[in-house]
Amino acid sequence: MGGPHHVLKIENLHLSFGGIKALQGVNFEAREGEITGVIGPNGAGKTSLFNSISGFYTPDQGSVSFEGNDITGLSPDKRAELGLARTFQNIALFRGMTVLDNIKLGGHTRLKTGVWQALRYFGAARREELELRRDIEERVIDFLEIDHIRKYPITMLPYGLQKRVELGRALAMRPKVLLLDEPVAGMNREETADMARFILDVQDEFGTTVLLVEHDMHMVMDICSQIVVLNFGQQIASGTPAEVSRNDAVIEAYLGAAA
Ligand SMILES: Nc1ncnc2c1ncn2[C@@H]1O[C@H](COP(=O)(O)OP(=O)(O)OP(=O)(O)O)[C@@H](O)[C@H]1O
Repeated sequence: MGGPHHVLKIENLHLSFGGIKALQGVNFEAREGEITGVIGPNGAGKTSLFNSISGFYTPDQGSVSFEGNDITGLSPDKRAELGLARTFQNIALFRGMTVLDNIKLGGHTRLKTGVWQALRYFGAARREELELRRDIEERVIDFLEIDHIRKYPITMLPYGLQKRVELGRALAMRPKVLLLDEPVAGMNREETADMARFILDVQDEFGTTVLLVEHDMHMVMDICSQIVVLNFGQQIASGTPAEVSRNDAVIEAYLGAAA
């Protein structure tokens, strides 16, 4: 058997906004079942990269491949159907709805995929489909330890729990690749530690490949097996946490940003 294979491959990605070069040749591969982190100072291009991967931005050059297929031209919806789910930096839940209903919406997003179409085709389908969805919803709720708040509207929850529900909604889509946009931004220490543990456990529980963008360097170093570092749109380093943290260009970029 070879090593883990690549579910998501980013090749030579370029993106500019007018004169601003947000991405200038980004290249990396997210390995199956692993956690890859993208870091970089403010304005480095992390959000641009994320939006290019999830389909909200179209790159000027380069490609995004998912399971060996070029998906650079596909809409965000199509990518979601294929199994690419994301969370947002600013939580994008339906605030008036309950935790459970938000998680159900995640499951609904993938209804149109091949498996579901096939199921529906074979008649008995609807009930089976609902059972399968309920099953995954329950697994997600159980996994994230949010059973006690399933009937609560989002507005009643503290921030850390809202972020956890957002993770739940993405997981309910049964993604192959989960993109997390600053999953611990704005969290206190305890909330951060909880979230880090859930992200680590996602692989074991659901076998999901994770790609995350995050400012919290400690958290990224702790849980990622591979880290990609951007600075002014350029990829200045990639490697294990140990490799990246002793890389001169990385140290300089962060010292420069702090100065
Ligand atoms: N929609 C846009 N229109 C114009 N310029 C943009 C747009 N989005 C990003 N930029 C510019 O592209 C560059 C990269 O921004 P991006 O938001 O991708 O960086 P980032 O690493 O996510 O930053 P932060 O850590 O502050 O979120 C910046 O110079 C930014 O001002």
